Amino acid sequence: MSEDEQQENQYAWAELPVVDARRLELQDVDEVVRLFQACCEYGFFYLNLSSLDGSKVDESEGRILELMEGYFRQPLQTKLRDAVGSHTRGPAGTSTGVVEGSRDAYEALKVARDAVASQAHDPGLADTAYVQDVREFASACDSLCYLILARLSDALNLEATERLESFHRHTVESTTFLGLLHYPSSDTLLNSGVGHNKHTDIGTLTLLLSRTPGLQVSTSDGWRFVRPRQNHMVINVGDTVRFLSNALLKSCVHRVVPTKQTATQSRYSICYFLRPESGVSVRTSDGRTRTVRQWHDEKYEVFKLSHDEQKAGLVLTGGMDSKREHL
Ligand SMILES: O=C(O)CCC(=O)C(=O)O
Ligand SMILES: [Fe+2]
Repeated sequence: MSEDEQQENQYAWAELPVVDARRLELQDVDEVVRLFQACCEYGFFYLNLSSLDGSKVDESEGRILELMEGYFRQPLQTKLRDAVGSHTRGPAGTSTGVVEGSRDAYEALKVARDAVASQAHDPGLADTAYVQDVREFASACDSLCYLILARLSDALNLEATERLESFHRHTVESTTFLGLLHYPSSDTLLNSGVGHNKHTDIGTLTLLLSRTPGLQVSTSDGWRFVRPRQNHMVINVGDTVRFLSNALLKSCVHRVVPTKQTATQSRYSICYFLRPESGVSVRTSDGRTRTVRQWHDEKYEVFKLSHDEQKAGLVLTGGMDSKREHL
């Protein structure tokens, strides 16, 4: 067996639906149904970008990866200067890892959409030649999110102020951000951090690009790896849009695990997290009314707790118990 085949055999891949971005733009009815079903049944799908005219996402991916390699290579002390609170950016080990008792093993550089819009000083990016690439990339991801929101609103027959877009106005404060994540190779780890513990995402939609396997989704057959595909982003539905849709849309439990490949190589993932306006009220799965910001803050606190403390509640998995947390 060749080395490539051996690599390939270590992964049990998830079968996820594929939705075509260009057809969504064209309001193709079958594609809208495919999107809606993907969000109701899986909460996880591929978005095929290959027929999209002038998508900046693929073009900029290489530049963003270059930026990440350079940024994360810096000494920890330098990166910590940019760590202005765990909600904004930070070092590895702030949340739980995938192995019981472990902390996570990834560090993050986060670029808030609101900061980009107000041209705010951004410590992590100020000195780099990549500011424009990051802005263009984030803006392309943002447009894709609004395309998906619009088609989901169509599928849900939502009108005017009920439409999902109207909970996501650009002029109103939100915690939407571009997250640049680095999982250092296990052989370089100085602490005992392991991957990224299981969770559902806090917000509306997460768009993800990574060339390296490691992300897994929870399925009825157990954990399955999400296969990186060229010209495709991986999209998942977050908690607050599930709450806004009365649980019609599904947020799916996922995690990141170390692999043979990441034993010796860093893993980079580029994630765009679309969140609703912070002041929007949602009814959580356990019947409480919370603003989007309160749910966000509560969940970030839970990410930091120990595994035992996390198990005492259902916030980590968006209110879903272990029977309902898989595809
Ligand atoms: O790094 C990844 O592939 C996934 C990251 C993730 O799930 C998250 O940050 O919410
Ligand atoms: Fe996630």
